[in-house]
Amino acid sequence: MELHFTKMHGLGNDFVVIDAISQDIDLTEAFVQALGDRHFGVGFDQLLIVQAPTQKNMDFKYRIFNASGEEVEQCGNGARCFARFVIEQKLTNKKIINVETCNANITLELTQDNLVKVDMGQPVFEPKDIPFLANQKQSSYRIDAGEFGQLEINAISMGNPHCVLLVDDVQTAPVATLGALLESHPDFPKKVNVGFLQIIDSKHAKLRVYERGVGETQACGTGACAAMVAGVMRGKLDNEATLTLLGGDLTIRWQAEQSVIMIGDAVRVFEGKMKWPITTQ
Ligand SMILES: N[C@@H](CCC[C@H](N)C(=O)O)C(=O)O
Repeated sequence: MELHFTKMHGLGNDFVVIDAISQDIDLTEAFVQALGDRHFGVGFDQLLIVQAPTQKNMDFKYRIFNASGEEVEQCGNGARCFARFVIEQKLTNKKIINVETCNANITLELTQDNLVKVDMGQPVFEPKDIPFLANQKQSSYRIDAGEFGQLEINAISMGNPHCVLLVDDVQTAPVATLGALLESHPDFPKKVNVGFLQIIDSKHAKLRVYERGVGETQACGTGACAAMVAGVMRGKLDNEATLTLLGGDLTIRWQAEQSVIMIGDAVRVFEGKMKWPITTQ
């Protein structure tokens, strides 16, 4: 079988995008892991699957898989690439594209300066819906991080779970070690994405993210949305701010009781086709 795919990235968070409306694929964990292998496959942080919608008034269904193979609920950088993909492949001629994910609906739109604007929906704070183990909802929590001591964190869902902590300097933050420890912290039963947020001023912050199921990536869109929400809730960020990630900048807007709006770039790198299953001969 020949598999057609597109390699894309949003600020260096990289994706393989597959049109599964015109191609039949068997989305097993083994398939995702083999395609995601950077040495023996194509390689990506996430695999994005374009499907026909299942709900009325929706234009597409969008499925997301981490490189580790498991399906996840949301991906912000992926959402922008999804918009660029369906427009450039002429799968739609709509200006505003409504997309269903496994647990939410999001709206995508090209801006006049050729960036992509995404309405990511409202952040979720209810512990059981994140999921996060806590007796009651609080604006921030203290958790035990072993050798790193007690840490103050924000626990937020943007459809997928995020833990955000403030650091003095992202460059020296222990992203690999503390990120891995918190990713599998028992208080986050479905694991968690971990954001290290450094406030520069009320309109600008730096962020590094250790992603669940991947490790540190160049950027994480939902991580930037969750960090923005945490920064506003802690009184450190205005309602619009620039978040600088390793791979570039995102503009994020949020105020209480409202959707999070994210604006940033989405880039097609190349088109490819490969024989499937992968053989070594
Ligand atoms: N890179 C993403 C998030 C992808 C999913 C995440 N690793 C998870 O497991 O929830 C983004 O841009 O939001």
